[in-house]
Amino acid sequence: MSDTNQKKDLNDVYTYNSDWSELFENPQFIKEFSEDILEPYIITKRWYGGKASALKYIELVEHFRIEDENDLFYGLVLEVNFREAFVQNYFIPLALVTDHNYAQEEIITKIELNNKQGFLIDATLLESFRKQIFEKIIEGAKAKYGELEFRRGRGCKDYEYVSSKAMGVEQSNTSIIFNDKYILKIFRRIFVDQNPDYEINKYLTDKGVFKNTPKYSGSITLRFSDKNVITLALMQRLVPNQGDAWEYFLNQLKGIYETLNHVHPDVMQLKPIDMFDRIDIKAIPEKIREYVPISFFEDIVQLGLRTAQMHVALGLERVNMQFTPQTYSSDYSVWLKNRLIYQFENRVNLVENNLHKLEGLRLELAQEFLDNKKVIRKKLLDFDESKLKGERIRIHGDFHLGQVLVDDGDFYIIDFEGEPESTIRDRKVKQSPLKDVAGVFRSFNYAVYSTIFNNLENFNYSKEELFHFADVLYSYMTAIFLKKYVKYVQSHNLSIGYHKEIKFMLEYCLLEKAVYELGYELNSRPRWAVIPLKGISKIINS
Ligand SMILES: Nc1ncnc2c1ncn2[C@@H]1O[C@H](COP(=O)(O)OP(=O)(O)O)[C@@H](O)[C@H]1O
Ligand SMILES: O=P(O)(O)O[C@H]1O[C@H](CO)[C@@H](O[C@H]2O[C@H](CO)[C@@H](O)[C@H](O)[C@H]2O)[C@H](O)[C@H]1O
Repeated sequence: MSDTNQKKDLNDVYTYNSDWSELFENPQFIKEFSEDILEPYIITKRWYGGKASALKYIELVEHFRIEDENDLFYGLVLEVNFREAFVQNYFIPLALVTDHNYAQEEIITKIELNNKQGFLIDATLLESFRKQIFEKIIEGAKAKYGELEFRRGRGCKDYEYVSSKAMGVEQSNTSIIFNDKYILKIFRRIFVDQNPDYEINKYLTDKGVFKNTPKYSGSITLRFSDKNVITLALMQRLVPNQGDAWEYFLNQLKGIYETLNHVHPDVMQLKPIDMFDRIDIKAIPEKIREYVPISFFEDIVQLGLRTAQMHVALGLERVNMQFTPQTYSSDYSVWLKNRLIYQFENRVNLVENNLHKLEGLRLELAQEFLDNKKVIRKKLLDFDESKLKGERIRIHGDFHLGQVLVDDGDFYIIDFEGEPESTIRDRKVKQSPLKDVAGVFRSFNYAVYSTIFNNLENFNYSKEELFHFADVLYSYMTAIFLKKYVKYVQSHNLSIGYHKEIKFMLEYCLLEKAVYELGYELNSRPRWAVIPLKGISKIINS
């Protein structure tokens, strides 16, 4: 090969004596692509999850052709190696275009192949790519193209490509809408295994008992061998929606705080109810109903019902071992404690490293967190499986209000990928369904507190008064949710234990979740770290 490229910047052209069809046979290209071209490109991408770590090098571990009679694209599996001695895998579908209009800001690099100039871009930007993959998905129950498998799912009712467009929302992956009816999520961070989002979406569709989740409509899988697969994409029905439950509840909460501001009662007179008590909507005291519309609580009851129905469906299986419920065991306890202690030490380290950047309430709470290291560690280690009678099942795993779509006053649950920080194996371990309940409770807590932090200067109350009101409201939200949730699961044969066990589990999972969130926030939006810090403080002082 006579290619002699020096290291270039983004405006330069990489030249090769190869055609597009044999470009990946060219060692010079592979070397420059991995060493020089990919890094500046991927680190700017929203889906790149390694921003908080130091990238060492990128290796192109797999490339495969995605082609039909008209077009050839490549699928690339990258391995990103970090200085901290871990790796992450990413998927990029790659296209070559000659027309500059296709490239615009999304260009990976300029390239010259056998004297013809062009641009390498992400193939999802091209309609020809989107059409090709959709047509392969809808082709039949299972269509094989080399190591690629395209599957048509039960929710797919179409036999023809009509249209496609980018989803165009902030997300960790890349989603495409087809025929205004289906949404195909192309996974960016990939794992050598089936993606839990695919497994759970397909399971729930096959069972057919939980209707408030989109129907599985297809998938794309890369097969290395009989045992090794990577889920590259998941297609499901598009749920008509007016946005997610996070925005929905924030809007309502803003209204509630504004009413409070207007009427100006003495909020310190309002009393929270005991954490994990359950109350019926009819039992909400008049004093609370003066500021909080009943419809707000009705929405929470409905969310409690949908969450319970999701768990009952996930716990129904008696044959497929991926889903059959399990009891608690000493192996599970060892796994849980190891994972949580490791995560906790990581948070301690993160807080210590960031202490000098904090001030005011943030610093106070961070200091309190460090001072209470021993207490928190003890609480995390205080997990005794022999006292637990409930079942462990496959759960959502990263359940928060942003994972719930709102349509016409009802809720639809999406995105079963699990916690982004966990390994793929950990995400598939069966856990207490109450971990999801704790996830949504933490989200309620985020919502009541972020409404205060986002509007502090507009409220005629002191911070202490607002925090007190937030705690009161939060206690009612959780109690109303819990009443519906527990009643439903218990009457549908999902065992979550009795009162003492439920209380222990919720408290344990709330602590676990808040510790997880502390790391998420310090890594991605440090200003928000105050919310999980406050949550942890409440739990250890309760
Ligand atoms: N089935 C669906 N129907 C309608 N909108 C959806 C559906 N799935 C995802 N979305 C939209 O796409 C956004 C991102 O989806 P999500 O599965 O959370 O992706 P990611 O894992 O990449 O963050 C959601 O917040 C929602 O707005
Ligand atoms: O992007 P994902 O949906 O996989 O989840 C991650 O990001 C979430 C934030 O977008 C984060 O959620 C945290 O913030 C929410 C408010 O923005 C709040 O409702 C959640 O309770 C809180 O955990 C989530 O933890 C993280 O995994």
